[in-house]
Amino acid sequence: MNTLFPIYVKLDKIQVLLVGAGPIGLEKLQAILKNSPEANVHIVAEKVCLEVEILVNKHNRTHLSKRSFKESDLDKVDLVLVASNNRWLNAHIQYLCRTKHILLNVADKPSLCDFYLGSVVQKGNLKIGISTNGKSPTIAKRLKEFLDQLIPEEIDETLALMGQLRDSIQGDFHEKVKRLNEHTKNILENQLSARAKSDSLYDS
Ligand SMILES: C[C@@]1(CC(=O)O)c2cc3[nH]c(cc4nc(cc5[nH]c(cc(n2)[C@H]1CCC(=O)O)[C@@](C)(CC(=O)O)[C@@H]5CCC(=O)O)C(CC(=O)O)=C4CCC(=O)O)c(CCC(=O)O)c3CC(=O)O
Ligand SMILES: NC(=O)C1=CN([C@@H]2O[C@H](COP(=O)(O)OP(=O)(O)OC[C@H]3O[C@@H](n4cnc5c(N)ncnc54)[C@H](O)[C@@H]3O)[C@@H](O)[C@H]2O)C=CC1
Repeated sequence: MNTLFPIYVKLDKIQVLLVGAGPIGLEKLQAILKNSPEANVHIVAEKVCLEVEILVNKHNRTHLSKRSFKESDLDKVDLVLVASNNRWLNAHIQYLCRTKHILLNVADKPSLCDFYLGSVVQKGNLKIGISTNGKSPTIAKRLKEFLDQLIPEEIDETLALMGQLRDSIQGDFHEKVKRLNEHTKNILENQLSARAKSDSLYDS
């Protein structure tokens, strides 16, 4: 059983610290900015790869300190990601975060993590996070690719229309829920079968 609790976090409202800016630090920064371009991210690393510098220059709410980590880097920080090659540093940051009640992810070190990153399927406003409970990130990646192909792009239009409908329905809460449920009963089946039809036309 996977007992992890999934949440979707507003990174523009909190402060993130990323320690390490090698290839793995870059992957974490890309994951953050792809989902949340307005994320507040402070990156601390002794050595910084060029791609991280480029990303930092493109996003005005990210900034970089090219130096060693120090304890005060955790001041006013809500969430920490570590992508360092230094076992002592990883353990030290874990100790500090635990003491200060800051949530921590150490790349590829599940035993040090309070939370894991997931694989993410994104279609406009729709976002699906996938976790395999740390058993197989590769399967998470494959499932992401599968769902990305399966779910039609039109789902975003549907979400926009549903948003309008939701705002326009009057009546009490239960009546509203009932109408929204009726309206959406067959919506996915319809979209998927329309997609299957157009795919088979395309194939033949
Ligand atoms: C526990 C977790 C902690 C965390 O890092 O958050 C973790 C741990 C580890 N990953 C390892 C390896 C790989 N990780 C990936 C890919 C991803 N890993 C991600 C998350 C997580 N990885 C968390 C659990 C997520 C879950 O529950 O499913 C994804 C989803 C999100 C992200 O990281 O952005 C991202 C998908 C990107 C996408 O969607 O495209 C690939 C595949 C690839 O890159 O192609 C490989 C190589 C192949 C392999 O090993 O499977 C190793 C061994 C390291 C070693 O051998 O040294 C460990 C350590 C261990 O398991 O002990
Ligand atoms: N590169 C890979 O393919 C994989 C790497 N990993 C693990 O992920 C971690 C990071 O990997 P890479 O990015 O490749 O490593 P890297 O060695 O390229 O980068 C490490 C980063 O941590 C920084 N750092 C180290 N000590 C620091 C300190 N005291 N203060 C501030 N910054 C400090 C370095 O300056 C650098 O920016 C390692 O633990 C590695 O074992 C795991 C799986 C695959």
